[in-house]
Amino acid sequence: MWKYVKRYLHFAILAALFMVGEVLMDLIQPGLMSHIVDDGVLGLNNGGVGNLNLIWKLGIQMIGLVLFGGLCGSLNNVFVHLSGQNIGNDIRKDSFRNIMTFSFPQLDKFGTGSLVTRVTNDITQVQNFVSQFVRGMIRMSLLMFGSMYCMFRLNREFGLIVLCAFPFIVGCLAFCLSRANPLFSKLQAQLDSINEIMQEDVSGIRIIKACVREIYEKARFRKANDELIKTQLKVLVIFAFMNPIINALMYIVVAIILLVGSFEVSGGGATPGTIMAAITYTTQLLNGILMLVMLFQNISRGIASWKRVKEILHSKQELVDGSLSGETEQHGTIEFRDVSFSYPETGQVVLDHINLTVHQGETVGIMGTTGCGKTTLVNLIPRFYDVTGGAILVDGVDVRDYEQKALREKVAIALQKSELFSTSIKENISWGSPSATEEAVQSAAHTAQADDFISLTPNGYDTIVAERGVSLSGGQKQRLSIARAVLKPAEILIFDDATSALDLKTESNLYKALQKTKPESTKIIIAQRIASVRGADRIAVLENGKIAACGSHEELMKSCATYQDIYHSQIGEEAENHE
Ligand SMILES: Nc1ncnc2c1ncn2[C@@H]1O[C@H](COP(=O)(O)OP(=O)(O)OP(=O)(O)O)[C@@H](O)[C@H]1O
Repeated sequence: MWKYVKRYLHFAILAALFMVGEVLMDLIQPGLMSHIVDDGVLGLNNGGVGNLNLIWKLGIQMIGLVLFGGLCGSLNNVFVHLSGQNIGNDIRKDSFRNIMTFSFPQLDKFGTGSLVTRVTNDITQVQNFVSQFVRGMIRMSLLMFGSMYCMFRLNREFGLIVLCAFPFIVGCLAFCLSRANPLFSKLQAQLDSINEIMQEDVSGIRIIKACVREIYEKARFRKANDELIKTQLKVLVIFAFMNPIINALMYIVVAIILLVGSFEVSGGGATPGTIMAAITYTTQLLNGILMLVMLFQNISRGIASWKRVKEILHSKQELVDGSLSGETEQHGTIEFRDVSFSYPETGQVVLDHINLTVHQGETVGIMGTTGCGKTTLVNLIPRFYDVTGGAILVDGVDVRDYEQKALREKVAIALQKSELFSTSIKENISWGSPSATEEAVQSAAHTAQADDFISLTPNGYDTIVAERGVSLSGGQKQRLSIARAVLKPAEILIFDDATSALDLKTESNLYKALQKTKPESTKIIIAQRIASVRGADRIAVLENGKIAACGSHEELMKSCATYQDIYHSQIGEEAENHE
């Protein structure tokens, strides 16, 4: 935290100085008031004759002090916010930057909802914590200790009375905070859950409606929300009980001062003005304590949030960059050398000693039952995950020896679930190649069989795609994603079930166009449909984490029972007879 605070320490120091000014004005006021009452109104030092001139003089002084105190307070606020907001802003930017370097296992571990809560709500809590600390803590401490000092100067007995009340007040505070503190971490975790549900439900609203799951989802959200409110109420109840207790203590102290003061006035040891000033100081002091309670609430919550933000900031980049950033001798070869993989959370072996070499310019299809590890296999090429056994070599070099940027520049991926951004069609296509010319974008769209539908949209390539591409059909979205991958000048092109929403004719035209425009690229095509991979040079059939067979369509039809089964289930006896 200090790293961030020290960048804006000058604002914090200025804030503190103005705060000193504001508090000094607050502390001088009761003394002046006492002077006005004793000498101006009662004339205690003038045989009981009041002094109107003195009242005017001191009154004007008091107004001046109030105005000066107000100015100091306003400037203090400005600098408090300058420090708090800037610190929050820097933490948010650093958190986001760090999240961008996270490996997929790290992203899986945090979860999207939690990352969103941490970067938004948690950092706002930290920001409040800094502002409250700079403004509140300094103000309250100065006011409390200043009032105490002034009380002792005014009247030693009054000072001692207030001092005696202190241990009770501090004890009450400590008890309540020890109860409330664990609840703050719980509150933030519950906010994570709410964000998680919100995200899932808003992005999956169509499915929810289609499956008529609204009632279930409403109940799920209500439960998460109720739990949050329950915790929040517990915190509020703790503080709700604490406030009257501290208030009661405050009035007991005031009553004792009045009692002792009345004896002292009759014995000549104190004046009515002194008692008035003592009560004002006591009220200031105890009000300070009450505000401190509220402050502690925010500060405790800020500390709990800071711990969660720190987990993001201190998470080390798990994928260590290699040193290779330059050219390689080969262009587009991939070798899976005895590759094994299991996901860290489950430990289940998804890929088991895979050996496969894909040559430059070759098209390799990957087939297999759903969940057999096809996506996992290709995710290892650009190092979305690291192998847990063996090695993957791209152009003869272990992927771990590349700088990630250099490696990922070699690979273009189109996914089944197309990720589109709320910007123009043109920018969506050129997302991975921002410097691409208009012609190149159009040519990529042409290859992806997307130009026909793009020309029918209201503004052609400048048409804005709605959030997550909801304004487009599944097949249109897939074609834009494919155009994006095609446009990227990458040596390896991966289609992860990226044509599943296309009709067979469009798909076939796409592959023909692709072969024509990018004959030199190595292509890996994951598909469920035999028709999608039939034209590939080789097809690898994945089964139980292993490659069960690998060969051309014709070879597999002769030698691989699994492939034959898939073929028969898709093409059917009848189609086969037509051939
Ligand atoms: N992030 C993850 N964490 C843990 N397990 C995962 C993760 N992603 C996938 N898996 C598991 O790994 C296995 C392989 O998943 P993968 O997505 O690679 O299969 P797939 O063959 O591509 O499936 P599909 O054809 O349905 O897309 C599955 O059992 C899946 O549950």
